[in-house]
Amino acid sequence: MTTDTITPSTTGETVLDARGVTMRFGGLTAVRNVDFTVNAGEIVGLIGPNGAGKTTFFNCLTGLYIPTEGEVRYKGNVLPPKSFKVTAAGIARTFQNIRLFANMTVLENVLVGRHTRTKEGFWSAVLRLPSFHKAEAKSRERAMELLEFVGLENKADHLARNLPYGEQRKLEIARALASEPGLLLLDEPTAGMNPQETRATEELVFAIRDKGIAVLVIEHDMRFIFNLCDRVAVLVQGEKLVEGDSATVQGDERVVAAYLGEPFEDAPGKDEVAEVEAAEAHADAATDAAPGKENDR
Ligand SMILES: Nc1ncnc2c1ncn2[C@@H]1O[C@H](COP(=O)(O)OP(=O)(O)OP(=O)(O)O)[C@@H](O)[C@H]1O
Repeated sequence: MTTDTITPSTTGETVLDARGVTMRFGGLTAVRNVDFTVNAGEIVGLIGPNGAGKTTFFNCLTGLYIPTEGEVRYKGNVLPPKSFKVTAAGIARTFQNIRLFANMTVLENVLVGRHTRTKEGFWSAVLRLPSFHKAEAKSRERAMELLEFVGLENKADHLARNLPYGEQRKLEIARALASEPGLLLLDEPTAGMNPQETRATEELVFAIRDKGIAVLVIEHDMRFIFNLCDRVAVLVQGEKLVEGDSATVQGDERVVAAYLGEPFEDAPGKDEVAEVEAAEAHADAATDAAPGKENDR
């Protein structure tokens, strides 16, 4: 991983401040009166059952939707109602359904993500002025740094569509980082990943936070969320039900009830624990009985 130009924000400063956000689609209220903050240096999780309103809330934070009621501020300023302006202001995001330019290379995808940070004008590009070449070289250098940061530097020339799924998700993150955000929103970043890829994504998110970028993440993988997040908020039927650290949220019976009383995904229940212990005891007995084992003692 390389050093880069992102300047860490002061820890504790409120980066995102959403107040009373409500989003209605006709008669359906998908998000209802949600207050939500993310502070500098934080990784915050947003969880909730399917259809709880998580993605709708993300869309309200990124200018894709204009909330029916409420206000969203980024570093004190009310967000403009256009997604490219929100990105320029400092909020970047990835999508639940990967949205890459499939027929462009990995490097080109990251370069596209830099457009809000490139000041060179139309004529400069058309006339290929020296200032354009200089800006282009700088953008490439930064894009390569970001590819190295996410571990894709050796795939810069590959077409995005040829990357395995887990790497496409990493590329989406690199592209989002290319806009030099102060806040990164990740919508189900580990969907479809195997446990190793999920673990690597966890490390990547920590590394992003360590660069001074606050992170807000939606995930269904509870182990990922509770390992990663300083704070977790639970949305149920569009309303914020509970917010707190991982232990508080995991122990809250309203949260368990909202997930239909099921133990959290990946949290082993009593039966599972007993099954694993029995299997281990069986394996130990088999090892002890193995020929030559007595000579090992
Ligand atoms: N553009 C839209 N028009 C109408 N209804 C919508 C729209 N977008 C979302 N909804 C509805 O709003 C509710 C919340 O959906 P949303 O996708 O935000 O939930 P979610 O928590 O992200 O779910 P999941 O975990 O399954 O992705 C759902 O009932 C959904 O059908």
